[in-house]
Amino acid sequence: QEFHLQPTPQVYETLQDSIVLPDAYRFSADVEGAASDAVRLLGTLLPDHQEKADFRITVGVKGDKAVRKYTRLIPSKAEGYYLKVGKNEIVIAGADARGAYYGVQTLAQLLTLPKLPLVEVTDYPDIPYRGVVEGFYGTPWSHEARLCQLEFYGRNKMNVYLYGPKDDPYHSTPNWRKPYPEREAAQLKELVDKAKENNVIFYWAIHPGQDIKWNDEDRQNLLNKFEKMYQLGVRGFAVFFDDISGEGTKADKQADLLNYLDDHFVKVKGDVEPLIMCPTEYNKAWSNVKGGYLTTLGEKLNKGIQIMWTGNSVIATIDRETMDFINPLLKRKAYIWWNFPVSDYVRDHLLMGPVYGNALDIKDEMEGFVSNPMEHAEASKIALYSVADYAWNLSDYDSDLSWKRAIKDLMPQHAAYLETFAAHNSDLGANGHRFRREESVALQPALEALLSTYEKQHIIDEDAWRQVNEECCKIVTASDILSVSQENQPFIAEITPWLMQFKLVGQYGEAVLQMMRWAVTDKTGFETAYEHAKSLQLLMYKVDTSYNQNPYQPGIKSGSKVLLPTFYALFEASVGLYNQAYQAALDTRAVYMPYTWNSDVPQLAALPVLRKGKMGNVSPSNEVIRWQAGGEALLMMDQMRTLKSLTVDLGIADAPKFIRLEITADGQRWEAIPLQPVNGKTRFKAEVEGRNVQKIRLTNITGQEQKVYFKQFGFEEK
Ligand SMILES: CCCCNC1=N[C@@H]2[C@@H](O)[C@H](O)[C@@H](CO)O[C@@H]2S1
Repeated sequence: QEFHLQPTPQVYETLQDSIVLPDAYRFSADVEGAASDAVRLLGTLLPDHQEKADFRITVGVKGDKAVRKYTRLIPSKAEGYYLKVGKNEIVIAGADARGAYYGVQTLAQLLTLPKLPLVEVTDYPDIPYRGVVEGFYGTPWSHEARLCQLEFYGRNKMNVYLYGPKDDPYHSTPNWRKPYPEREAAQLKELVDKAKENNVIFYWAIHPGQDIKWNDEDRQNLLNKFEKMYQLGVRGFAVFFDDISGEGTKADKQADLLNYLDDHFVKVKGDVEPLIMCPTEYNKAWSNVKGGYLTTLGEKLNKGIQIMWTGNSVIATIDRETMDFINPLLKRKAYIWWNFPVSDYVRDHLLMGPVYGNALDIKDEMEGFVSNPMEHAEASKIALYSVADYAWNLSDYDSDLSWKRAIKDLMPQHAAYLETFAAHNSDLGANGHRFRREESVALQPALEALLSTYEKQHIIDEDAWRQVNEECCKIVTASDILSVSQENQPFIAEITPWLMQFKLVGQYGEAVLQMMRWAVTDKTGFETAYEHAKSLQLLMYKVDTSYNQNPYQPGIKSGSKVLLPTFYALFEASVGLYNQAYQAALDTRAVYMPYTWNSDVPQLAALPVLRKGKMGNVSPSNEVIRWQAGGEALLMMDQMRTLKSLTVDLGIADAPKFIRLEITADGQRWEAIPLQPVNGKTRFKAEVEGRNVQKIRLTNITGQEQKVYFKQFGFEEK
């Protein structure tokens, strides 16, 4: 794969010639000036300079004497730069300090080549603010992981890291009013310093909305906390009002508070970035334009305040229609919080696939584009690399080429194996947001040909069979090599359970392919392959029920969209053929799912139901659910089943007043079962010990819409 600068530069001209960098060069720059970051970075790349030397290296910022004669070549865009590598000189001229720094980052990439090519690069970012918001639910990133991320952002010309982990108690209710303890404060200071070193703006976000009081005391509490963070070196601030209900959701109150902070903190300090806010209505699906929330923000919020938006829904790709909806309402360009590759609503999946689906013609419509990543910091880098590529230069963005480069960047030595892994671990599985991604794309035609030929004509498409078998061998090989790779140990530690599962999927595929081969030609060979496949199914189940047992989407899924379902179908088809050929009665079931869920409450309808042993759980949601009057949610069994326990948690203490729970054994006669408080808060249990049920129903009986949280709906069979 030929050399490619990252992110893709706006204009890149290379003369078909190169030089070997001399070890002596003359240096001219205003080392104390605006280009000091650039000079420092350059110092880490090149040997010390000499006074007397022919080769000259010049670094500066527009206006510096050193680069005066290049002024007209410097793009007049924030963070832009002009880079030239000539026979006897290197010039880096930035439109501003960060531009000069980025010019050196580009030179750093050129210096990794065997010989330094003669180039002229005229470059600048399309989107002013680009980077990452650590805004997910789940285990916040470790301190080490964050330090490593900041280095990565510097190299990929991302200029924003927004600190807002939902589960950090000092970021959110109730401790947002308290200063960080000594240790945490020291770590944040270290992060701020590391961010500066990499020319990343470190934004600290506060999430006060769940319990903020609209009074002077809390206003002062917020100012005090910002002041504390300012003393730690923070120069970027955000206020999040997302995922809350109650008093804190009022637009005019939010706007007054933000304007106050803008006037009495940001403008007073003078060296703080524009304030960012997360609205409560942060996507179109949840906004009620007539209600005036967004228009109130758009009208009342000081013009300099940036407003975030996730798009037409919580998890959505961004296009022109999306921006044409929101920008007029906010009376400014929205600042996109893109919810990918975040996986806190599909925690049993890794999202390792390409970044695709965002429009390439909307560079002038967005103020910012930041990605909300997975709790797996290193694994997120594949997507983040491409987010950096997209946000820097939309029109030249190529999702597949960028994805391949991202993989090479993460593991240069084992890129081929990582690509095999990433190709089959990219979809999310069924989820409440209905957001899906392509998976196993390259192998799909062979899988489809193999399955349809076999199911319809009971014959093997030999070419497809060979391709699939080759890929299964690659999967097994890649899994083993990656699992012991020393190339990026933190990354391997994150994905190890998925590597274990992935290997089993590959082995299962091999066994099923053998079953197809012998179903009607070799009875004992088939029976051995069948036993092996059944044992692999059990091993996959054990991995899925032993690792990552979080209370939301427990388990380890791999190849779950196309690969494994195809193998399951081929397993069942080949057992069917064997049973027919030998009048046998082997169990054809590969995997079965005894429970199904559906609902006429839109935000509940697509929630998947997950089985773990004898437990059934409907995947919880992070959102505020608007449950319409009379709205129902139904859990259906594939047959009559005897229950042991049933738990419901809707995040409200008086659930029994709003929601009726009923069971039926025959689908006709329903019986209401009282909800009894379990923990004196919002969790309830229904006394169903020993009851035979076919269906369980939850209904909103209040005659009006209720706002609840769908935190838990689970049962256990006897
Ligand atoms: C407009 C910016 C506000 C977005 N706020 C969000 N809060 C939640 C995040 O914490 C979750 O990680 C995300 C994905 O589940 O969903 C929503 S997106």
